Amino acid sequence: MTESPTAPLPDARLPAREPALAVTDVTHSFGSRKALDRVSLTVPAASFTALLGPNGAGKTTLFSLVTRLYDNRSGTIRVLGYDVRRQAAAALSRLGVVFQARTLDLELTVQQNLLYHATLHGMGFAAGRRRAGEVLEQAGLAERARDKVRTLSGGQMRRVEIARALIHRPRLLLLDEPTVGLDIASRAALLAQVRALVAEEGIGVLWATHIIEEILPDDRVVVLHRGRVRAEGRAGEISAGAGTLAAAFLALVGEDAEVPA
Ligand SMILES: Nc1ncnc2c1ncn2[C@@H]1O[C@H](COP(=O)(O)OP(=O)(O)OP(=O)(O)O)[C@@H](O)[C@H]1O
Repeated sequence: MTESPTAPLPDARLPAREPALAVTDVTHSFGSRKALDRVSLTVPAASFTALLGPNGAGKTTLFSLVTRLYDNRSGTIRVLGYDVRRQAAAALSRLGVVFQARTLDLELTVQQNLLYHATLHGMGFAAGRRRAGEVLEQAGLAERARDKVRTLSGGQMRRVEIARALIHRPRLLLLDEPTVGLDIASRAALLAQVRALVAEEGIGVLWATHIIEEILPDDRVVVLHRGRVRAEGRAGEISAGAGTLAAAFLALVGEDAEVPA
């Protein structure tokens, strides 16, 4: 196979330790309000990294910068080594995102929603159908392919959104508070689906949340508060001094914390 000298390197030829996401020194303001203040963080490949922060911490703003909804005017953001500003197409083709607001078309079938997305990514119809079948199988929803999205539960819709975000085989998956409004069983199913992607496919995941119970001791955690990174490391390490992650989080963010009872 030949390759033009200017073509981006396939992922297999990038250095093995290239993180899925590397954010360095990023500041973003809305008028005089700094939503992010010199933020640096890393999501290693094959990691589940929780972005833990109370309301208003800056999580959605960070996602908007990584996905180029906003332009990052300071610092750098790299996806698999590709700069989202200077190499936007290469970077964006390697990331999948599930935003906080639901974005499925309720009147289309599950499969039609996925095929539409596959087309946006330049996949042909047959390849799109094949890939839609694969990601739905992975999500445990293959038998719902021909059902209208309207007939699914909230948890199933979220799982379809994750399947859709994976259609173009991204190596970084961003999820902005994906479990909001879901019951405990649906939340557990969603977490299991995403953790399997990390373990089996080596995808780097950035999971924004304010729900501490979703985080396991071995997960990486970035604590964001009022636009600043307050801690970054293994959950077990961050909680070590305080006893529990909830106590450590409270100590870091004070009265703004929303720790569930
Ligand atoms: N479009 C905007 N215009 C002005 N201020 C904004 C805008 N978007 C966010 N902000 C402010 O920036 C800060 C960070 O908001 P952001 O939505 O990123 O936080 P968050 O951690 O995602 O919170 P939540 O959990 O409530 O979604 C907040 O103070 C917010 O009020």
